[in-house]
Amino acid sequence: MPGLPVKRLGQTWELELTLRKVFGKNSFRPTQREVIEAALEGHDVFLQAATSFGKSLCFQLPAIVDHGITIVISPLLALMNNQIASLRAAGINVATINSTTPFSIKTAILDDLKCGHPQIRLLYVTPEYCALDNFRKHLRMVHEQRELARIAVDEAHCISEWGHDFRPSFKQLDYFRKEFPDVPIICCTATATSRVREDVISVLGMDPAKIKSFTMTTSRPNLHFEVRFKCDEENHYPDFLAWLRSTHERRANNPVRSQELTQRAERATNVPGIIYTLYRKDTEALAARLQSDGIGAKPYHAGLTNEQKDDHLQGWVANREGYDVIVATTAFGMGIDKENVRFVVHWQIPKSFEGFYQEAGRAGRDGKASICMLYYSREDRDRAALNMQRDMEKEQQKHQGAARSHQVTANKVKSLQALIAYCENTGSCRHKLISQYFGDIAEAPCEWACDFHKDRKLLKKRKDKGLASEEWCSTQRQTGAYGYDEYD
Ligand SMILES: Nc1ncnc2c1ncn2[C@@H]1O[C@H](COP(=O)(O)OP(=O)(O)OP(=O)(O)O)[C@@H](O)[C@H]1O
Repeated sequence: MPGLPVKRLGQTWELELTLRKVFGKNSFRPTQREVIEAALEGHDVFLQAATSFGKSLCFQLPAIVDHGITIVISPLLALMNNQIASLRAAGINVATINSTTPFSIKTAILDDLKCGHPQIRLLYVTPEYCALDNFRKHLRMVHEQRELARIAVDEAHCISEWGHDFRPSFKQLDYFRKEFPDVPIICCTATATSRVREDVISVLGMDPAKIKSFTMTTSRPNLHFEVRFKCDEENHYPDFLAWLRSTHERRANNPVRSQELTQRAERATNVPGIIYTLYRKDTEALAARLQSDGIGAKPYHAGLTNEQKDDHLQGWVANREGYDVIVATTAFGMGIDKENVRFVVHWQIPKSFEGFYQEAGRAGRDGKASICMLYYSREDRDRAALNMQRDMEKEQQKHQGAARSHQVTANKVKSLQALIAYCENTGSCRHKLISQYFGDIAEAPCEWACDFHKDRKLLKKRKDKGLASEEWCSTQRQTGAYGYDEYD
């Protein structure tokens, strides 16, 4: 019952009070309280909910009100750092051990664990760190004192996506259930098909019959989804620039909006957005081109120095002039929680449906209308297929044809094929196609929030006009026109 404290074995948790006092939020979003209660009652929990739903709160709040320490397994450093910064700002004793943690801090954290009664409420670690004997030894000490409260796995779909190939430590996360069978596990994800869900549950060694599963819609009704068609013959840069400039002009020329912006000391040109490209070199070139056209744009990729990455990210988060648009590889994605991102553009077709939807999910986290555009060409489609084929050949050589490797390959192919079908489709609502892919039960709402619903005839016309013909693409393929280009 909302408002009433939750009780278990003589314990009482003041959930609403903690929500207000520690997290500064007025009320729970629908279902958050139920998930938190299930976690506190000691169940294994599988939470699947849309990007920006507020999944982190579902393991952070129990960690604060409950006894003991919560180990949070998170795939990316940037993701951990974001969450840690906001928890620290709320005065919570939180820590992380990763490849960049200084030795003295690492020792202090391990000492805290060694005493068996840690003061740290949440400890963020990578799957790789969980595989280390020394860390496991410390966890056993905590567990012996009955202080290991729960294991939280954030972005749990990565277990399935990455665990079977380039980050095998994800697969070793079954250690927790084997070693600490009485410690509950909560896993969270925004993007998991039913196959990925089953895989995650099986890898973590959870009993599907006993899990409390919360599978909410993946739908984000405030996002406007649109596919823009292009071909190699015609550069799509002018199309994007014209769109962005028209957005700036609309803000500047609308007297009410313009007055609002002046009052809040905001710029008409501050329309924060992210452009995703597949290659590092493109991020630099595109950001430079936008800058030369007067758009505040900065690149972001794994090859930049930490100082550059921090500067670009911080400037963008703070809405600083010159930092309005981030042109990034997928190194910039999960965990980015800037509320006023008004657009996410995919400069080419991404590698997977899941990646596409995760990245698009950075837009509109304040609930306001925002646009997600994907520039699709059949030439890029063929390049993506070729790259995937080459990557898979390499993988299979590495694993010498193991059955698991074949399965992983098949899943990747299916995901890319589904994304291609999404792009080629001019006869269905985009929201519907997305929710079908993720197996949502409920119909995804769409109020003119996609190119199909906005103008289906125009959509078809744009596709016919914008794409290269299949005959042309087939000739290109046969003549070997597309080279292999390693993804960044
Ligand atoms: N009950 C609430 N009331 C208001 N804001 C909330 C509430 N719960 C969470 N939020 C805010 O919603 C935002 C998104 O939360 P969070 O980063 O946990 O999303 P997420 O579900 O993990 O999304 P993603 O999968 O995209 O990372 C955060 O800024 C968080 O502070």
